[in-house]
Amino acid sequence: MKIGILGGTFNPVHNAHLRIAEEARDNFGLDRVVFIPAATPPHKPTIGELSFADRLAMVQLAVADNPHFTVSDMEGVRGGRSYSIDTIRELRRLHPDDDFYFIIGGDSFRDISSWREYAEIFATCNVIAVQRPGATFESLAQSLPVAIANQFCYDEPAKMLSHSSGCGVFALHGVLLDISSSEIRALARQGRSIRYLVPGPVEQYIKEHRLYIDGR
Ligand SMILES: Nc1ncnc2c1ncn2[C@@H]1O[C@H](COP(=O)(O)OP(=O)(O)OP(=O)(O)O)[C@@H](O)[C@H]1O
Ligand SMILES: O=C(O)c1ccc[n+]([C@@H]2O[C@H](COP(=O)([O-])O)[C@@H](O)[C@H]2O)c1
Repeated sequence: MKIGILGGTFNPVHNAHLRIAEEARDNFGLDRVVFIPAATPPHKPTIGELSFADRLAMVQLAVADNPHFTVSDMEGVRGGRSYSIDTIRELRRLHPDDDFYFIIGGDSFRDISSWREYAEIFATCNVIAVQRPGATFESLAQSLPVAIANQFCYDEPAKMLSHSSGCGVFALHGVLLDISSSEIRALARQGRSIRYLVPGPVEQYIKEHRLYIDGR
């Protein structure tokens, strides 16, 4: 099976998250995409007051109507900082026969050299880098961390970078959606509409639990 992994803080999950997961599934023939909320995102250790349980619940609501999407609470169960390499290793150990595709937005892809054991991520997992407004990239090769660029060669027909381990790095040029969780939090805090930026059940959850407006 080909499994996509979409990690995120998901504070809250929004329609661009769902769309990039769907485009990755469609373009790369993935059997399913697993959304993995970070318990403690390494670069956002103080994400505020919103609990892992609330973020997880919203992701569960967001994917409920899509049989190709699932949610894992493994980073909450593991505890501590949510390093992606630990998650990838755990998934590979649990499902040794599956092929994993780590889906990552352009902003995170640009910063990946600051991630824990980032070189190991490219050596153990396929990576799908997704264009994002404000963080688009022209060339996949030039966006790679310089320190590991020599471990790849460009496969022109397949339009991908191939790692010496056999894993690949792919670019996904989908529809650019300028949606972010921070903008949604800002709107919700001001009592403004977030309709159509998040799925209906997520909008409902945010309203019912008074998320973001009561300092939560
Ligand atoms: N609009 C978007 N287009 C493409 N990728 C996105 C988009 N929004 C988020 N992503 C990607 O989804 C993953 C999880 O994102 P995250 O949960 O941090 O949401 P965010 O909108 O970036 O949050 P915040 O605004 O709080 O920083 C990251 O890899 C991020 O790059
Ligand atoms: O492993 C790391 O060092 C690392 C550093 C920053 C972010 N990540 C992961 O990248 C995903 C998106 O993170 P963020 O902070 O943009 O929401 C989420 O799954 C994080 O756990 C991972």
